[in-house]
Amino acid sequence: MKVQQRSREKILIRTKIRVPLITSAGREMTGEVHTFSGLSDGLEHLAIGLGNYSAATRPLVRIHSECLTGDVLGSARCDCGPQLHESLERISERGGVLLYMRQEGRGIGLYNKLDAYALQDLGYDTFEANRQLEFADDERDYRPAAQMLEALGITHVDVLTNNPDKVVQLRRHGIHVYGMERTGVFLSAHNRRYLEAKVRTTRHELAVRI
Ligand SMILES: Nc1nc2c(ncn2[C@@H]2O[C@H](COP(=O)(O)OP(=O)(O)OP(=O)(O)O)[C@@H](O)[C@H]2O)c(=O)[nH]1
Ligand SMILES: [Zn+2]
Repeated sequence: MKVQQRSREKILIRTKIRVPLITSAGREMTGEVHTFSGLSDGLEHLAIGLGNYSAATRPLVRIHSECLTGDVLGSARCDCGPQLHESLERISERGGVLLYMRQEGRGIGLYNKLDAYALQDLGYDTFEANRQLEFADDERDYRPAAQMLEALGITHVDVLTNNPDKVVQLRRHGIHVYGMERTGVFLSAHNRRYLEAKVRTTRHELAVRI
């Protein structure tokens, strides 16, 4: 596999602040929230260090793509909200980093995602809807995720995901990924078609059959 040329520009940690967090299950923890300068796409991504993340031998890392409807409003059309809270808990136990990526709608933005939802209500699946709007199935580039990890001095990780593309891209950008740990499967009547489409089209690997 080709490892891409490292960028010459230096990624710097701009600010680090401690934030008390409480998950939906009531677990309390402290997150060290980092901001950066110099990230390749210029977006305001965050790295949230949890547990003993800087000393962990195999830090657990999740790349979590922003989902306002799921993360903030609790929408059940997707599984993002429960995945976010599960990730905070699992990462804080082991020590690791949650990378909160400003890649709403798999990178197409919030309004376009809501247009895609409207198309899904007409019968298209999540990927067909993207194509109807002339976007790729998935527009996300995880180079800034690798850049944030490097800036934190974290280069060897386990990745918490069901999405093999996250592992492929992190490796391409110079991060050593020991392995992939599956997230829970948060299936409901509302998100079944969405999860089935991900398994069918982008080879998401769920821990249970759906
Ligand atoms: N374009 C589009 N984006 C969606 C849709 N549903 C959720 N998303 C976005 O998809 C992103 C979350 O990605 P997921 O596919 O759930 O997860 P993943 O990152 O691919 O894989 P995991 O690590 O296994 O969770 C968020 O940015 C959501 O806003 C949809 O129907 N259309
Ligand atoms: Zn979501």
